[in-house]
Amino acid sequence: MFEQMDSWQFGLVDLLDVSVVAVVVYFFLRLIRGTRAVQMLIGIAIVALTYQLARAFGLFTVEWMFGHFFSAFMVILVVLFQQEIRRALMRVAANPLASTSLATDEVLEALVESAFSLVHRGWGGLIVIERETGLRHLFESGVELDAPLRPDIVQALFCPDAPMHDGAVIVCRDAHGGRIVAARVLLPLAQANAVPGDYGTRHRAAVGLSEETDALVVVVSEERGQVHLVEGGQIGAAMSSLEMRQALNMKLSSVAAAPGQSVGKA
Ligand SMILES: Nc1ncnc2c1ncn2[C@@H]1O[C@H](COP(=O)(O)OP(=O)(O)OP(=O)(O)O)[C@@H](O)[C@H]1O
Repeated sequence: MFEQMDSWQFGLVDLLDVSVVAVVVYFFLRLIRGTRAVQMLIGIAIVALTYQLARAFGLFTVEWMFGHFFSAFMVILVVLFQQEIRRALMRVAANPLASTSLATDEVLEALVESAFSLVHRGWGGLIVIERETGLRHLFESGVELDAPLRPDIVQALFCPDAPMHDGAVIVCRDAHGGRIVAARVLLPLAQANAVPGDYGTRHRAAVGLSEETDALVVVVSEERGQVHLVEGGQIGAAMSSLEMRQALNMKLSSVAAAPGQSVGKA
């Protein structure tokens, strides 16, 4: 087959080859930008440079030591970057045809009203808005539901006396807008150092999920009486109801940001 290819066809194949690599490198760098993976990558680059210098100067023991390090390189890479690899695969597996638009007036209103009604009552809450990445696997840790997204239902779920007030509520899109599909759901926790020290586990759980998926998380802080949006592993600034409505409108009508990437403060 290759003998029949003209030189211009080879040129096209090379171009395709280089383009695919460029796209993969671009998405990888976008994925790890601002994460601890950048430091690990720098560490690996320093080790690789030391190895090359040891070879060039004939430092046998150093070369032997680093040579063994690199022989297990693939395993080390997978262990170091397991979180980034998981995120990347989730992005690849996400359904690009799925509409991300949950930004109907009713849904925006219900989310804003729900969050601020919790603030007014001095209650905490965690509302996860599913986007392209499916969250069904999380339902097992909680209770599957099928309820309309309404402030009174959200209040009933997060009322401190209610049996299901712990954990998160998950909201999905459906033909009529948004529905609550699970409650009392446990989210994966982010590393303690990924969240400022004055935030507790509710915020860590929001950051943890948003690092792994493209979900948008509304956190209502019981202690501070504030509402924050968490996306791409970043906690946005505390918001007023108007700011929350505008931020939700923007984030839910546009294509979701890559997990692990800040899309600016809410
Ligand atoms: N892994 C988790 N997934 C979902 N929710 C969680 C998880 N861990 C803790 N929570 C929720 O967070 C609540 C405790 O929040 P905590 O006070 O520690 O956090 P916080 O970030 O300081 O929030 P707040 O400002 O509301 O006090 C728990 O009652 C529970 O509802």
